[in-house]
Amino acid sequence: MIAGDLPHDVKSIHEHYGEIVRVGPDELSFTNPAAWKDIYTKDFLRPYTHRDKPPGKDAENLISASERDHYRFRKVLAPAFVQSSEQEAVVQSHVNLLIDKLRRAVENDEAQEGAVVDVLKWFNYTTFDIIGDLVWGSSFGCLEAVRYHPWIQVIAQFKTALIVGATKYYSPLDTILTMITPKSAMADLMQIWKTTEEKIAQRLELGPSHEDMISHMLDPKKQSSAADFQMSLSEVEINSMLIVVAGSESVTTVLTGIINYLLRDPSKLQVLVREVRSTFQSNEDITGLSLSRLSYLNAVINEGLRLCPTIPDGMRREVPKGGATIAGHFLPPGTVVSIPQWSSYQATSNFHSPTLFAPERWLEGFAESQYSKDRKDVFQPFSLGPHNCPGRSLAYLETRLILAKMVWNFDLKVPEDAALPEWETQKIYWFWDKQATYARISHAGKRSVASQ
Ligand code: HEM
Repeated sequence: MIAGDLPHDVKSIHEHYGEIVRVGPDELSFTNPAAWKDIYTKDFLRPYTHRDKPPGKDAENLISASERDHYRFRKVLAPAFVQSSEQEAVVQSHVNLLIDKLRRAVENDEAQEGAVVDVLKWFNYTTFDIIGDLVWGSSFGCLEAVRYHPWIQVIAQFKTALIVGATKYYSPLDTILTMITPKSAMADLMQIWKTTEEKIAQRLELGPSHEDMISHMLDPKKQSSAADFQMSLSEVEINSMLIVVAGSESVTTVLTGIINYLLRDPSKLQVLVREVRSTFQSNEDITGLSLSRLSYLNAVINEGLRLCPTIPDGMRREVPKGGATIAGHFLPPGTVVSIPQWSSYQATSNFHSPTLFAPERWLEGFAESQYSKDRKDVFQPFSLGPHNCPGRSLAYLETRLILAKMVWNFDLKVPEDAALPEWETQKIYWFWDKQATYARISHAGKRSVASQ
């Protein structure tokens, strides 16, 4: 994991040895679709070594919590993740700001050939601003300032530890890493906690009536059931931060990956452009509901989630007392099991031409095509069961709006003097180590022709 190769190595092992492989003394990895229900919808817990708390914070978070606390947190948070028109309005405002800023970049280009932009950076600005606004009621202001907020720069260094503590996989290494972490980095992190506490204190002054995710965590009346489902202030702090990190990185990953694949295959980009531009007369017509009906757009997003899974490695769980049967095999208690999404979605046993970017495989009309034997039940990008992703609807809303508005407003192509990163060979340190992804964007041309 430290070299960024572990999920790639596990993929190679699966390619050689099949759907069930041993990846550690007591650890098995599965790419068989049946394993999803057997592992993730049952009472399997995260192994103790994968329940992490970031340095300097003792309150439990969604990842570190016992099942009891986890259940309480999810109960409190559930209403915060219900889609609403207010939530869409917040998302729309930031996506429109992204489009405005990019339009200005195009207009400022003296050569009139369009602007060359790093989409990774712009998507990061947008997703952080959106999630900051939705969780804490105030955006990070990255789009406005056209630069990262210092909070995000420091968090980027610690995001891995925050989400899952992957280095715990090798316990001695974890200790060494803590020892060699520069003092300045720890000081930066402590500063981040301080800024977070201040942000929350400012937010508290607004009171629970201000509609954001924190309002649901603070005000029992907003919670889905009994008032005894509550969170302490320190739990609110750490969990809101975890949601900010989980909800930004993931959406940026899938969007950057999709643009990469579309730029590599302009014929697919053209199909998407035609669908979006022929459906909408203006940027303002583009809404979450209308986009949920666009078949090619949604096929592109599914294919992006398949080829660029935001958690490519296995989400490890432990077989409970008494043992359990997984994909038809009985395993003793204590065995660590997982489905690595990167290996599963690249397996020829699951998908026809798995490395190919083929949105068509998700279209209904293609049921009789070469993709008809794809085992689509292995595709669970948001996981299943009690620890599944609570941000799924929001993730689809953001991804659809950003992608659709990008292709409605701009023509995109690979700049003459820049090469696209090869998505599939990028390092994976729990998350993809995404490289800058440059696109030349210019004002959308020939909307009427595109819509014919
Ligand atoms: C394309 C976007 C996204 C994908 C593919 C994705 C995927 C996932 C997956 C697979 C998990 C399960 C992790 C595990 O079991 O270890 C997860 C958990 C989680 N996700 Fe997402 N996610 C996305 C977007 C979001 C967004 C937008 C938010 C918040 C607004 C979010 C918040 C969370 C949280 C808080 C958890 C931890 C849940 C728990 O442990 O109970 N995610 N996500």
